[in-house]
Amino acid sequence: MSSPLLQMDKATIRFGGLTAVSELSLSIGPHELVGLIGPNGAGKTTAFNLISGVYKPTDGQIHFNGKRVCGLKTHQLTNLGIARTFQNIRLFGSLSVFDNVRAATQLHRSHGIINALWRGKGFLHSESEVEKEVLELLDIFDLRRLRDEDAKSLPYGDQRRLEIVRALATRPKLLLLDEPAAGMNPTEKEELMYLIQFIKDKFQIAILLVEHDMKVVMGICQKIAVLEYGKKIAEGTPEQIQKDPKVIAAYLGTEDEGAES
Ligand SMILES: Nc1ncnc2c1ncn2[C@@H]1O[C@H](COP(=O)(O)OP(=O)(O)OP(=O)(O)O)[C@@H](O)[C@H]1O
Repeated sequence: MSSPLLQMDKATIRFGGLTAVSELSLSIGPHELVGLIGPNGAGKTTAFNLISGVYKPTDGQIHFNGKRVCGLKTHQLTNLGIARTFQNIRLFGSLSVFDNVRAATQLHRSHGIINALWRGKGFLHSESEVEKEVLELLDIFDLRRLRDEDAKSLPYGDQRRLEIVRALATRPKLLLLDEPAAGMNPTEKEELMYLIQFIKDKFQIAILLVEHDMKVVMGICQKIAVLEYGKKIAEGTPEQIQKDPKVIAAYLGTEDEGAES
């Protein structure tokens, strides 16, 4: 079995008296699609914030690709290969679709400031490579036709897809998707399920998915971890999770939209 890409060992974070994530251990393989679920306030987004460097764990360890990454800044983690989308879409609304993706593509390229100022051969070559790369990505996600539109003018589903494309443009090894199905209609959700699996296979990456929609999570994840009050209460295949009494109790005990399908 290959070694994990992401390894969280008893990662914990406290905010004052509140332990938002408590001793969370989770491993994700290089091409695994893992779901992270739990009722509202269970600590899912906080776990994402730990993995993506927004917060540093109070206790515990996080390793990525064999390297200890606790305390690294978000941009350092992006360079190492961790990319994410947000629960509330965070595109550059006034920039075009093309420029949103281009900005992210630049993160994994560096042509040097002197070369850029002089617009030297290497820079121009690199610029045309960037354009090619951006257009290829837009093509894959059927967004090229919208390349000059402002991101904020796009229909909601396209904005969500653009956010995923922008994250992919940083060439991640691990993609964190925070509630990508939120606000989508059933047809868009079906398309999203296909898209997430397609991305995993096409780009050969690992994906960690936080999602309230059980049909989406159960339909595509290979493994699911369940949080309640910051603690992992279960981990297993979708079949195991659906039958787990602790998970059933966690969801029945709330009025969470976990019952949504
Ligand atoms: N920066 C912070 N300061 C204080 N408390 C925080 C902070 N971030 C998160 N929390 C608290 O940590 C707990 C977990 O929040 P989190 O947003 O991670 O839950 P969640 O599972 O993502 O919820 P939801 O499904 O509603 O998005 C909540 O009680 C929240 O209020």
